[in-house]
Amino acid sequence: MTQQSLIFVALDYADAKSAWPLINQLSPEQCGLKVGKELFTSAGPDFVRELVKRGFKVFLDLKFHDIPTTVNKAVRAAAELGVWMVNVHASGGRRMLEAARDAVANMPNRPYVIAVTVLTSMTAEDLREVGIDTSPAEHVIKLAQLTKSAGLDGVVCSAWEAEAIAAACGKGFLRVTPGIRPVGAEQGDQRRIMTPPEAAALGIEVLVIGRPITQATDPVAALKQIQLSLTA
Ligand SMILES: O=c1ccn([C@@H]2O[C@H](COP(=O)(O)O)[C@@H](O)[C@H]2O)c(=O)[nH]1
Repeated sequence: MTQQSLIFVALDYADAKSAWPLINQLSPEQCGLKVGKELFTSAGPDFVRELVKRGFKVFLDLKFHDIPTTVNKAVRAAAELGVWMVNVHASGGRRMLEAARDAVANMPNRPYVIAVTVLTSMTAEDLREVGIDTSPAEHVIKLAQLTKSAGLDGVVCSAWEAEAIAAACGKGFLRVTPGIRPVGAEQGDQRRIMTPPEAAALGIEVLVIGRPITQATDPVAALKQIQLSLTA
């Protein structure tokens, strides 16, 4: 893992046909690609294999959350696609997290396995409604520590919690942060957001950016602008 933040473009498109025009203008040196539930459901595993074949680091963001055996098999199936990173929900609990870890333990070139803490779209009020009375920050740290102790490689969190996670879980524990918004970009459904330069200044390993790039008039120019802002 380099010191500089890696950018993963969230390919939140309806289907492969809509995603290819952007992918065809990108190179594996420039960014990684995140494939989420919408695109995976419509484009399937062959699409992911093709991205891997083209040399892209692929983050398969399917956020598995199920009983341990099911998650173990799903993580293994994802890993066999050759992806760089796969994820589960930390709130599935220790045995589920360990099952995810064990799924790839003996694989050569295994993917990183990370866990979602508190979705970046959620506020303290959202948490209260699902029975969690602590702040997002406190709950994120609790889930990050659980994830670390279960032997996973890192977490999905918001950039707001990144420093506290480094303090609680140590260096080398990956922080993957969606909810990244350049100044002036629409917030949309995200709630715990930060600008790319602010997030990069915190040393966050992976910045996930979707709509500010994919919905720009010129997505490649938008990506380049963001990359430039990290070095300015
Ligand atoms: O807590 C989370 C976990 C995952 N995501 C995913 O990241 C991207 C963000 O896209 P934007 O368009 O930049 O908001 C999207 O695919 C989410 O499913 C997240 O946002 N928050």
